[in-house]
Amino acid sequence: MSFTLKDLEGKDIGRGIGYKFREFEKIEEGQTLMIGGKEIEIMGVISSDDFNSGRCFQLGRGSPATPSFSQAARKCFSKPFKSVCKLNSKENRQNDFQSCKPRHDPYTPNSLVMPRPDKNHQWMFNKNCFSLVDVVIDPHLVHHLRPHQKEGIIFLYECVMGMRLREYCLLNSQSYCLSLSSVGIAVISHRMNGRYGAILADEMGLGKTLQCISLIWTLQCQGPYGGKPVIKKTLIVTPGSLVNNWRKEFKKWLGNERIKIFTVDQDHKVEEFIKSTFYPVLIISYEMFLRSLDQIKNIKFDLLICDEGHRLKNSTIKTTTALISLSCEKRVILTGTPIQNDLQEFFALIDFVNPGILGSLSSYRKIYEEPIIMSREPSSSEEEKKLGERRAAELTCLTGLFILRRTQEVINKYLPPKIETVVFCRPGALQIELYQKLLNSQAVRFCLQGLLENSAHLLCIGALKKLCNHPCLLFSSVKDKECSSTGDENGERNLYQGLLNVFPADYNPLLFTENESGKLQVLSKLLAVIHELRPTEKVVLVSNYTQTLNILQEVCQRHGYAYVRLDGQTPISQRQHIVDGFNSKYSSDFVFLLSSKAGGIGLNLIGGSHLILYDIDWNPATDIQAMSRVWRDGQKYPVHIYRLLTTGTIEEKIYQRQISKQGLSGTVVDLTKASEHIQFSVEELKNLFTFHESSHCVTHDLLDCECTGEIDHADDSLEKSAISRHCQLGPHHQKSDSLKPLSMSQLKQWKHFSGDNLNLTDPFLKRIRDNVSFFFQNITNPSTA
Ligand SMILES: Nc1ncnc2c1ncn2[C@@H]1O[C@H](COP(=O)(O)OP(=O)(O)OP(=O)(O)O)[C@@H](O)[C@H]1O
Ligand SMILES: [Mg+2]
Repeated sequence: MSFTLKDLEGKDIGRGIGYKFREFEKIEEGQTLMIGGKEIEIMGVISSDDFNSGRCFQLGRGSPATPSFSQAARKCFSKPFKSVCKLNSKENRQNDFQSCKPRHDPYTPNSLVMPRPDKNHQWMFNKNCFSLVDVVIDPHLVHHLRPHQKEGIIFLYECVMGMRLREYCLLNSQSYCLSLSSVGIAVISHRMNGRYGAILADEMGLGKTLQCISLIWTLQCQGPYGGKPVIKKTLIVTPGSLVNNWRKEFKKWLGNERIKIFTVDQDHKVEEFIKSTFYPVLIISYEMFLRSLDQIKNIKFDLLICDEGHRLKNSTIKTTTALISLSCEKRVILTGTPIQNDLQEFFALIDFVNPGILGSLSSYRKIYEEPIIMSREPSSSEEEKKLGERRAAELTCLTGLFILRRTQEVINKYLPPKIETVVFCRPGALQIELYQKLLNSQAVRFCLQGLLENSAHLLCIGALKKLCNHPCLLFSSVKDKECSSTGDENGERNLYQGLLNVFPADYNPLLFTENESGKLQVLSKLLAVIHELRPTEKVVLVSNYTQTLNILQEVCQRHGYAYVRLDGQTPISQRQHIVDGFNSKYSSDFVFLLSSKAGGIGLNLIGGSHLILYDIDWNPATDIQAMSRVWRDGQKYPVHIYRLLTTGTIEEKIYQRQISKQGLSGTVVDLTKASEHIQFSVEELKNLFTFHESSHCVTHDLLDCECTGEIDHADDSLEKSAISRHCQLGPHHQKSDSLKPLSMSQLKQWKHFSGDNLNLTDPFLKRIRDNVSFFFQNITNPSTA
């Protein structure tokens, strides 16, 4: 028989072999034995469930309990409620709650009352025995709140009040009572006490801002003990482009009079906030926060909210360390991006909101990360699989107490239908010729033989993507290279060689034509038909490249469409103004040109009801995030989303990668992973660098669907349910997480048809069909039409 001795951080600290089974048959408390040269005293027996879940290690996490704390905690458990205001009988409780009046009536119908603190909470936090008062959300807000938002507010309230983790601790302490001394129990409660953090990870557009505003406004004016406000000052840190959005949301939900908020910008510095006693809320961008850290450090904030907080997943970056250095304990991260994909980043976010709750990074690795990763290896044993699953379940259970994520489905019923169409555009003649030339270049051939250095394939991919957007973009790169005499540029020379000859001799990229690019032709027709048939509706046009946006802008100019533009260069101070202008029903803007990566995160562009994704990103999250800008609360019209892809080219491959298993490994995706980090095998590169000139749609070819795309459609009007598909080969419609990337099998259930389909009735698709080889279409929420 053998033994492994582990410390409370999960590390192996000794091994012993050759023991006799009967020596351990009756192991009991107080017994001593030697393992790995260490004398061990048995303090208690841990159940296999507690070991497998990893819960037994939670005892040892964090800093050791200080003597004074242990005493306090022991006292807490031995004489729990002695100093608590008398709350034993029901009447007393009622009376106590009534002796100090709540700010709003908790007994009116539809009132939203926060959970009352239990006796332990009172013992810890109501030392002065103030009377207990119901905390009631302002009816002015409740009136607007969706059901999921009400739940979200209660969740946030419980977290920042330190109620949720205490409950967990108390529940679990019961089982530990059997095996551990009271000091042990004190340690757990110590670890769970003093944690006031939360992560609100609702999908995009679910109104995380309103939930936080409700929380702030409530804690600012109320509290359960004597009605004393729980917080005085709140700090909201957010990406620059959203600072003014926060201000607007405060105004939208609370008006100008209830609460004064201070937003930091060029003209309003942190000093002003410090000098004034007027403002309980400070809103600042991450960049400005870093710059003003010295001043901000001196302010005592009681609540910290980090919007789009997935950026804090790296605990070594400056912003994270600076935020950690603030003494504020009540910390809330808001993020619409899934966060569980990378266990280390997950740790960083958890450790930010509830420092130490998972112990040190090294113990976290031992207890959770290693077993979980190990269990996912194909070669893992049954036992390893089981242990990994149990540890993962326990991690989810513990962190689930302070992470809340709801999916888009909870607000679907308030939203209009969404008609999403993937449009496979035939490339133009010049594009085809250039595409083949690029694939035959020395650079691509070297890449496929693995002969070029690491990043050479990125250059080739970049050139192909540019070409798909418009040949003039490639022309400009080739020309630029020709003019610059410097550099290694070997790769580039090998790639661009002979390309100029393919362009007409007098080619001028500034005078580009639309029919040189399949996608641009489709775009131009699409804009025209929307303008004609839906003159009051507007379009959000998205690209990830500034140069491409320049072309799209030029198209707007040529056709006389009024447009606005927001990209990485747009000064932060102007961004909200541009967004408001576009969303206003009085604006005459027809197109919103958006660089999604550079400035789109978190924006509300509900003024637009058509969204066209002109190019595709490796990371599905980037595209999903862009598509979520228009289909959100407040949208009045049915939403049309068009994704343009060039048939047979690398764009299709990227799309396939987005929806294939490979792209989905780990099931969640991360907005910040750039394509530079994607590794390709030679096999994959071969696939990427193949041009399927004669295919109508390579993606459809891959689905093993037997239809030719030309089947007679009985009816493909928008009202028709998404379930009525024409090549229904896959499993029946699956209920899906609407913001997760599609899988191949889900795509198969989308309605699909070729551009030659004779029964095409959709007026928008009809107009572009000549340039389109294939369509995939899906309608979400058809019933609300
Ligand atoms: N209860 C509600 N009734 C009407 N509109 C609402 C409600 N809640 C939120 N909204 C509106 O919905 C839009 C989206 O809200 P918000 O910007 O807070 O989303 P989010 O969850 O932060 O999304 P993202 O992750 O994209 O930032 C806003 O225009 C907001 O005013
Ligand atoms: Mg937001």
